[in-house]
Amino acid sequence: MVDCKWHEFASPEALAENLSATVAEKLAAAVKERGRAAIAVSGGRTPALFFDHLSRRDIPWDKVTVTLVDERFVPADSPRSNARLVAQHLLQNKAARAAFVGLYHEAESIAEAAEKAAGVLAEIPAPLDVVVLGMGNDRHTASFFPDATTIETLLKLAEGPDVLPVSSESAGEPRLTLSMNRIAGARFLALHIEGDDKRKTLEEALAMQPGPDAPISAVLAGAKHPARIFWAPASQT
Ligand SMILES: O=C1O[C@H](COP(=O)(O)O)[C@@H](O)[C@H](O)[C@H]1O
Repeated sequence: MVDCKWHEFASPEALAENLSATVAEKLAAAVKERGRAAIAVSGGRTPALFFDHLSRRDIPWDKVTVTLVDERFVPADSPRSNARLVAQHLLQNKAARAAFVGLYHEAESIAEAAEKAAGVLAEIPAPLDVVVLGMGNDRHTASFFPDATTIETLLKLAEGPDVLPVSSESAGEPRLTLSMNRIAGARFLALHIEGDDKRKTLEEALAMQPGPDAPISAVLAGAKHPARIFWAPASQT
């Protein structure tokens, strides 16, 4: 049985308000205790409103590093770039003072890009203070896709590089993902999902054996501190 706590909200707006307050509090506490804070966030469509809210929170952003849970192997000006989403919605307002460390690097191959990203990520102290995950309806989280050629390895909690290359037919393009170790080791791990379809997907995944067919369950089961799930119905607009 995976140990996690559900937080349900009446709307995406109410969820964004609460999740941004919770995350801001964790980041501010980390700065107070250790002088710096680091957060890894997800891409896709879901987090934009949460990012807008978080960007307006009054915390010492100049002491915060923002990075990504995963990235598509596309440059930052691509509409598919998770870094672009973060630049447009999170690194704005008060959060414009935060440092950003992306995962995409120009390289001949995805393996070389991952190696470059891992070198930069290694400079962010472990554990990360906050990780906010998303999830797809195929039960992937970060870029741990069930059909990734290396999914068994990706889901291992073993020591290794902080960023790994991912090849998955369903993913659309090659990917870069933070390691299981970095994600599951976070001091505060949240999963942000919206809509009845994602809720059903998650409930089904949690009833499955954590592993390649249900990467989200594997991550939640491996979490050092029980993950918190933030859910709201899908937006009406
Ligand atoms: O491909 C990705 O998808 C998931 C879920 O995205 P959403 O659009 O359904 O919210 C996301 O968590 C991940 O970071 C992203 O790269």
